[in-house]
Amino acid sequence: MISVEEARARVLALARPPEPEQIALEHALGRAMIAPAVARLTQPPFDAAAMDGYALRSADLPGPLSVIGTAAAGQPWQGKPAPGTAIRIFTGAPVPAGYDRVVMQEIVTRDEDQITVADAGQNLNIRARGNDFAEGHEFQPARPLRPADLALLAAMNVPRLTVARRPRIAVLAGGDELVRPGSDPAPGQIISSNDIAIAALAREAGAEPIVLPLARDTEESLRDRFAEAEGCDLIVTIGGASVGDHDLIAKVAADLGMERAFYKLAMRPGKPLMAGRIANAAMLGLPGNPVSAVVCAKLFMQPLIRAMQGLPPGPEPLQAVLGRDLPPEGNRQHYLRARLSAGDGIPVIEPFADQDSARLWVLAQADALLIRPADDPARKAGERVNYLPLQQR
Ligand SMILES: Nc1nc2c(c(=O)[nH]1)N[C@H]1C(S)=C(S)[C@@H](COP(=O)(O)OP(=O)(O)OC[C@H]3O[C@@H](n4cnc5c(N)ncnc54)[C@H](O)[C@@H]3O)O[C@H]1N2
Ligand code: MOO
Repeated sequence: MISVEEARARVLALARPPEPEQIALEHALGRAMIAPAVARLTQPPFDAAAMDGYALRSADLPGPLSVIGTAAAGQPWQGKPAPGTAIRIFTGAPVPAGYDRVVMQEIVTRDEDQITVADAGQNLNIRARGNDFAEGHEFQPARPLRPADLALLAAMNVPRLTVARRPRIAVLAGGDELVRPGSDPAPGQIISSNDIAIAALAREAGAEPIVLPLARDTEESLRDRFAEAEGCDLIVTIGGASVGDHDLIAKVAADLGMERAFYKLAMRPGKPLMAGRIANAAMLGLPGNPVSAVVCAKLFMQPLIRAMQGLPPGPEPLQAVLGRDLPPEGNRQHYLRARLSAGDGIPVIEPFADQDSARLWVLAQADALLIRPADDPARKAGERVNYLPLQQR
């Protein structure tokens, strides 16, 4: 069996280069830029007042000075500067040429059109032209766009962006035992929960998921579903990946001409993961156990979806301190559902006692996956270990 690292490299190699798409700025949240945006102006475009108060010349301090005009945001003062004068000015207004500082109105005493300044201090209260960015500066973060990025791009006067087209993901769950949430399960039936989670994980990573109708445990039913996935960039199957008589995914995928990148890896949970390409689509065959499916999707599907958008696969493991002793590990790299708590500069991590890969309740309590390498020896509380966060903290 190959290692998790080797499997990850082979999965990432399934990504085709991202396809460009032009979109309006207001639709760009969460999207991946694949061409730089170029600032069409300099910001601020002029020396701007950072406070409400008076523009004046430092040499004239402490006054008295006569106020000879007003400058407001959007309404520059156009007069002629002179020694011994001040301009009433408001935040965001261009500082008129000939004046070198702005004093806050709180430290100014005004009597009619005369002002005196108590103690102007060091701060000139002027935002210099171009102190944020200059015309021609390029912006292309290597991560999905955040709300503040949209503000920056707007300030750069860039109304349209070139982003990666969202990868289309077909999510295919199968099994004779499965029915949809809200139905009345007959004896032996359970609710299909995995496809909901996998579609959500796909969306979280920037993809557009399509949840296909549930497949039955027949080759024909699976072939029909694969046909419905036509045109998708990635097909993610759930279940039927193992060795049982009803585990048909490998057979049907092979019949459809799947080029296999690997099947099975030294990982727990998630051993029966399958990856490859079928025609124009990448394919991931996730194991059916709900926790295994989610862990595999986090470790392989989300990085693949990011790579399809030209983004770094991320996230890298973080460090924590073990909250309790752990026994030696088996021969597969283990991702243990765990809980984090605040520690002394570094979080403390404690895995749950029950690591059954069918227990969604435990997964819902977990906020991290503690990573133990294959054949890791016994560990003591206080030792440092790696983990992957399960949620944004
Ligand atoms: N003899 C062996 N048996 C098993 C092995 C093995 O190596 N030898 N591996 C085990 C491991 S590890 C896993 S993980 C599972 C994975 O099996 P499959 O991918 O074939 O999954 P299924 O058999 O179809 O289902 C397993 C389990 O998960 C439930 N399931 C499936 N789909 C869904 C869904 N959409 N929503 C909720 N739950 C789902 C299914 O009912 C089963 O309970 O195999 C072990 N067996
Ligand atoms: O992937 Mo399986 O969960 O190791 O039980």
